[in-house]
Amino acid sequence: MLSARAVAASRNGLRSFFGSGLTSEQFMRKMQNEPILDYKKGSAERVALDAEVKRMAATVHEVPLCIGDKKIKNKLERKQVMPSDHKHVLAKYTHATKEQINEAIEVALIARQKWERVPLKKRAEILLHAADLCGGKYRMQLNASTMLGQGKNIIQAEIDAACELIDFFRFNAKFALDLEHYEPISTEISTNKMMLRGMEGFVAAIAPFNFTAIGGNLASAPALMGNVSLWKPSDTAVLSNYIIYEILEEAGIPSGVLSFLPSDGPVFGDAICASPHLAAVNFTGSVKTFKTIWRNVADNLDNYVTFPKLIGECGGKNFHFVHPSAHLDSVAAGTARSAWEYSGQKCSACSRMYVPASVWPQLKEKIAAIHKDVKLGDVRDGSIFLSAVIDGTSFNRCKSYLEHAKSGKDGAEIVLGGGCDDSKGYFVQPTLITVKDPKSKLMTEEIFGPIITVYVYEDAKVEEMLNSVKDATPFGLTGAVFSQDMKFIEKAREVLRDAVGNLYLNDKSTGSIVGQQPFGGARMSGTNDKAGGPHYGIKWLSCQTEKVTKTPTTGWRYPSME
Ligand SMILES: NC(=O)c1ccc[n+]([C@@H]2O[C@H](COP(=O)([O-])OP(=O)(O)OC[C@H]3O[C@@H](n4cnc5c(N)ncnc54)[C@H](O)[C@@H]3O)[C@@H](O)[C@H]2O)c1
Ligand SMILES: N[C@@H](CCC=O)C(=O)O
Repeated sequence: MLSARAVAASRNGLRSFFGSGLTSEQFMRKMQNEPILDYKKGSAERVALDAEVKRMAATVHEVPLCIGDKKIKNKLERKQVMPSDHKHVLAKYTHATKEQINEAIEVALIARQKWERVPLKKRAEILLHAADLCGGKYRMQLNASTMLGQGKNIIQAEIDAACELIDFFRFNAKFALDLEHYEPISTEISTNKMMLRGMEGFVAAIAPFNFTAIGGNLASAPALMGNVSLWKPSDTAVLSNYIIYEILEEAGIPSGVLSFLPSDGPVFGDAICASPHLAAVNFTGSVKTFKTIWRNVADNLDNYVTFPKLIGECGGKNFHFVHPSAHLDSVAAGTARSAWEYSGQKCSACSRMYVPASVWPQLKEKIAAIHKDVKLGDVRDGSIFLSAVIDGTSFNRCKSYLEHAKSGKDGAEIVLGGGCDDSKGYFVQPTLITVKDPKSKLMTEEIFGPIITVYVYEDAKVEEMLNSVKDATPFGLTGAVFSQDMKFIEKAREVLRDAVGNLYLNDKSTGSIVGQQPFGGARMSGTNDKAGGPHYGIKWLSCQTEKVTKTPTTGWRYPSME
């Protein structure tokens, strides 16, 4: 199954040195997630990561545009900075012009002719090889670039840039190969086949800043199924995404199958939507941007060769619902993690919480005790829990919500944190606010910062409260219910059936794992295609069914006519 090169790469990689993880061969036998390394002080992995962070921070990295065999580096006038030290330039890059995006489309369409005909097994081998490279010699580079560039602490970088990316590559390969097991029924008179054909045209893979692995998945999953992708990374994640692009190249993705195109969002969106060959958009980002893309496609609908598929995973206003019977220590720890880790910049981050009055004083104390110990700071400090938010726009957005809370509107009161400072990095304190109005914008709008708002309800109204949570926002991404009362859990399952794509029971609303909790939300949170699950690959196919008749059919009369 695995090429000799891939086996050699994993044997020579850091991973065997650390003694963690499986090779892809072992994975295909066992289907296990990539183990998360601990990075304890003094451990081999910590020493290696610290050295890589130092090395990466000492250079301004050059990120080119990649179109076919060309790596275009002529201007590089744009800068990716460190969120926790915004004067520190980490990488230089340029934006693709409309003409360059059109050139990438032409190159992709030529590459598609061969790539779509490469057997799935061979394409899967390339991803498995890439997984081994990510787990081995590139693990520290992926993590360091994600820490420095996107403001993740060590463990948040490891679970994203290393483990989730490796899992996406391996599980997607495995799930894709499983699809080949289906064979249509053949009979005495006909032999039937279904070919897992890629789509006619190209895929535009448009990535967010907050998960390195998502960028890699958006571009590579369609490619695995025989498609060609134009990969548009987020401006604030160009370096980590480019490292993945290079890994996929080294793993054997042929030239032209993937183009790497940092670009201005609307310029990229207009160029891909104007092409008659747009076969699909694989988007992850905000609702506003996805709606813009959808409208753009609709405006061009008469010009397409095929109906473009629109796959979008968007924002959320995720909740923790606390029942009076809840285990409060687990609510406190889960809420602090879900709301504040990675500065609340996971689409699944808990951003509103409903708590019964009887337990709020106790729960507040428990969360405050955690808050006291939580450290905010530069990503190069291994002891931090969270770092800066991604950029100035995000900082100002968080600041405006904090100001809203400080004004006391909606009965808002800041209970924990509430400060922010962008003099060195875009730092927003982990914050907890209470409101008297459950319809406050603090309870309904996605903030994407380390800010959680709590509404305290009367215990007697627990069911009424649960019913109101169901439709409290236009989103439908994640939500958690904490209750030791199993009858209430049963009720919550029923009430929240349409309200979330990922439901957590007695656990926090973040932390989905590929192959364990396939991820995605409906309503305004997206098209719910469940990345990390077995059905994701089907989205990228345009299957062809073939019927071969063994005996010539000459009759035309129905039996009923006799
Ligand atoms: N549901 C999920 O699985 C999931 C996962 C991660 C992030 N998200 C969501 O992503 C958002 C955060 O990411 P972000 O700030 O990078 O989102 P964003 O919408 O600002 O940007 C996403 C991407 O779209 C590009 N873009 C902007 N305008 C465009 C246009 N007109 N045409 C084409 N592309 C355009 C951006 O340059 C970027 O690459 C949050 O809302 C978060 O909830 C969702
Ligand atoms: N997989 C992630 C969500 C990705 C969105 O940002 C989680 O569940 O924490």
